Amino acid sequence: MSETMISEATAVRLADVSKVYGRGGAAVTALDQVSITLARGSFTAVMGPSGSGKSTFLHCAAGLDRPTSGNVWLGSTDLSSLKETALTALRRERVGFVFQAYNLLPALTVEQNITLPLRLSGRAVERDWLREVVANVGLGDRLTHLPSELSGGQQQRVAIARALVTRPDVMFADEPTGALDTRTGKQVLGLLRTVVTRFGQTVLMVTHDPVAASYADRVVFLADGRLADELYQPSPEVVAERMTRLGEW
Ligand SMILES: Nc1ncnc2c1ncn2[C@@H]1O[C@H](COP(=O)(O)OP(=O)(O)OP(=O)(O)O)[C@@H](O)[C@H]1O
Repeated sequence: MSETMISEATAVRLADVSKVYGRGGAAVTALDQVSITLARGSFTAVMGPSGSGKSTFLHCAAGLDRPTSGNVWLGSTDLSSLKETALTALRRERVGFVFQAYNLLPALTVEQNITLPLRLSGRAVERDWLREVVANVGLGDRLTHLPSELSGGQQQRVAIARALVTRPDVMFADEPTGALDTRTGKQVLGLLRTVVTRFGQTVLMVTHDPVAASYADRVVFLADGRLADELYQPSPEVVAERMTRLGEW
């Protein structure tokens, strides 16, 4: 497929992506010919039973792992064309990550954590944009604090601000509410929704939780490494019902 077929409106595209771990009799097909397009400014949740390939999907889409076959584009960049150093730079500059475990640096203040990706890639901190990001995540009065002085929900909001500050092509979130209580989790999900609606950010989130998935515009379901189903404008009830149909989760 040529780059000219990649539309400006496309943030991420996977074409016939397969990922096989191991060889011979021990080989596991974690992703099996997955093709999908994520539009710019969309919020997509990825669901599926344990072992269905969700993390592998996220890792391949984010350039953290290379597919065994098939292609991944971030915007018009074919990730398979990039050598390791270029891929590392792309992850730093064009992709944002939010993990279940926050992954903040404990010795750095909130502000230093948020601006770290900019400093790592030698980019200047745009003060107005930083102020806007910090205000939107509700951390304006915490900038000089250390992560250990924050609640889990606040730490996750720092992680979201850190992912947003570079204005990435895509923000990838892996179980972002997995370590949070229900109420705090809903605040974090509301923030991800805001990031999409207010800033036009593209978000892809892996989750086990139908309520979390209902904050997305679209839910895609994986089963045995294949795209098994999808839903637009999902409600928690319909998501839960589809998950039940896919088997135990
Ligand atoms: N590094 C690896 N080596 C071998 N097999 C792997 C590796 N990583 C994942 N797998 C296998 O690939 C399949 C998909 O795994 P993956 O972690 O993507 O699923 P998942 O849907 O994210 O699961 P969970 O919900 O339990 O986190 C599983 O069968 C898993 O055992």
